[in-house]
Amino acid sequence: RVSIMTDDNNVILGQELKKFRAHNPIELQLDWSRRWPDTPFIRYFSIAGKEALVVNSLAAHKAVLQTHVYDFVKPPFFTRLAGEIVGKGLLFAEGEDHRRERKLLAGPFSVPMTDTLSKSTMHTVGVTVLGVDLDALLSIYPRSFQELYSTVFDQEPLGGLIWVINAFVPIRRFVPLKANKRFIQANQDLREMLRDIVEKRNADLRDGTFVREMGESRDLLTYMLEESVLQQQQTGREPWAVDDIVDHLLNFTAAGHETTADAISWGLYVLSTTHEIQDQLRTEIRAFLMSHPEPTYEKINGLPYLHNFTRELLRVYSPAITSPRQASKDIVIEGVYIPKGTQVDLQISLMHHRQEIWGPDASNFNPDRWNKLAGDSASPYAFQAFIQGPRMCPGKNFAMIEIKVMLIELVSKWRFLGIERWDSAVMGEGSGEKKERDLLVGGEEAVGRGVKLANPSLTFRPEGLSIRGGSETEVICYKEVFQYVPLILLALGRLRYNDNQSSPAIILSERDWAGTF
Ligand code: HEM
Repeated sequence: RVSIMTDDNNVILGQELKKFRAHNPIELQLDWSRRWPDTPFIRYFSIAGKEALVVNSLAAHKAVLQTHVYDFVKPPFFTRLAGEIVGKGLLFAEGEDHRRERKLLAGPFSVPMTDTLSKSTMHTVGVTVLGVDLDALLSIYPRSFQELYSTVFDQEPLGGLIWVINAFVPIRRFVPLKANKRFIQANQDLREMLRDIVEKRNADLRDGTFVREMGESRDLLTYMLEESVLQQQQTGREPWAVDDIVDHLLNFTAAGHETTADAISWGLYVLSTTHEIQDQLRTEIRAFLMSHPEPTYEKINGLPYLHNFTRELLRVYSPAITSPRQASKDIVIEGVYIPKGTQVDLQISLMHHRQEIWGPDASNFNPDRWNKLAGDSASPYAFQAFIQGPRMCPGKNFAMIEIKVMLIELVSKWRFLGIERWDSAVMGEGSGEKKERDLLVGGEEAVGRGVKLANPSLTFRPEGLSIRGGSETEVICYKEVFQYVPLILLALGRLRYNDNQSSPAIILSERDWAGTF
């Protein structure tokens, strides 16, 4: 079993330059995978001639994610790249530390949540991870949690460049540019804010003055602090240090907010471009809400088309892009010898777009395919949105229900007319006036057709996609959009309110008043 070396390398940057220049962050690896579908790993050159592997078969995925999971660790460059933004925390814990912390931290997310209707992803994460209403923090801190968070996560191009270089050569402290200073300041302020919240909660718990405003269930922070005390009493282990807690909180905030937000953005994109699917989903949701005006977790999970739609969303538009590993010892997998220190890339959606697994329409959006899984498509390793094995996403069920709840809320009340795109090539010379518009509806020939994909990016997301009401109902829509879509518009900062119409926009119809919901 041999792996295959990719050709056409840059002497210094190997294939890395091509990755950044690609139309989207998964394009290049998908090309390789389609070109060499039969090899368990694809071998390529990375920076400075270093060799790296891309995991390329179901069996190799199983070996890296399950059988030999702790023989692969997160590579230092990735810890610097992602850890700088999302905190070190559980995502970067290894071996025994990972096993122990995972057992402790997954607790709050194994409980189904029942009351998230109409909460934003960030708001939801604020409540479940920190146990606070993020909006209420505005009266205490000069800049909101959301603002600081998006300065760190959603950097301008120069900031993004510094961020990527810093992952390979630590230059962060020495770059006197504004973009860098803004990043450092926002990162410090964010951590300071979290540190304050941790210390205050600790004091409140100690003094017995903590009020569970958000109901009886424990948020992650309260859970961590209480478990920490219990662990100390039972095993004598030192409680978590405040900075470690801050890292875990950042991990859960970033992992839990960004990914889910991306999935919902793509959900609206699909609904806007594929009206038959939108109609079918609405029919199921409307009938459901008639008979279950206050739906529970179990009832929502029992909706077959919504379940298929959500899984298909995460298959075709998988928000997590890459999860690199590094072999911690010499090892042989699927007949391929992997020397210690080799970088091994798990490209999350690689298996999702393989025709050998999903059929010739692998990249088309078709929720019904989930009714007839057979052969390789029925393998757990064919669907990797949350990966598999001991490092599988602990927020999987939480994310699934959050996406479904938001889709129920949106689809029951709105019709998505299409993606409106104004072609800059035919814009009036100098006048800034639009001359011709292109409405993307009726099926998708390509993943993300008509929108720009962020690259480089930690997640798979549409860039500059905004949302607005259809022209004949603008007034109503604007009001209603702010009533119902803050969950997307304001929290994500991704689907912006479209005021200048220079970027593609999802158009909403007037609120559909038919039906009783
Ligand atoms: C659609 C939504 C989501 C997707 C696609 C997703 C995907 C993933 C993936 C692929 C990983 C593995 C990363 C790696 O090992 O390199 C992961 C890990 C993780 N996810 Fe999620 N996630 C989602 C939502 C959430 C939510 C809602 C939370 C919690 C609030 C969460 C918390 C975490 C944490 C803490 C880890 C690290 C687990 C570990 O290393 O043991 N995620 N997620």
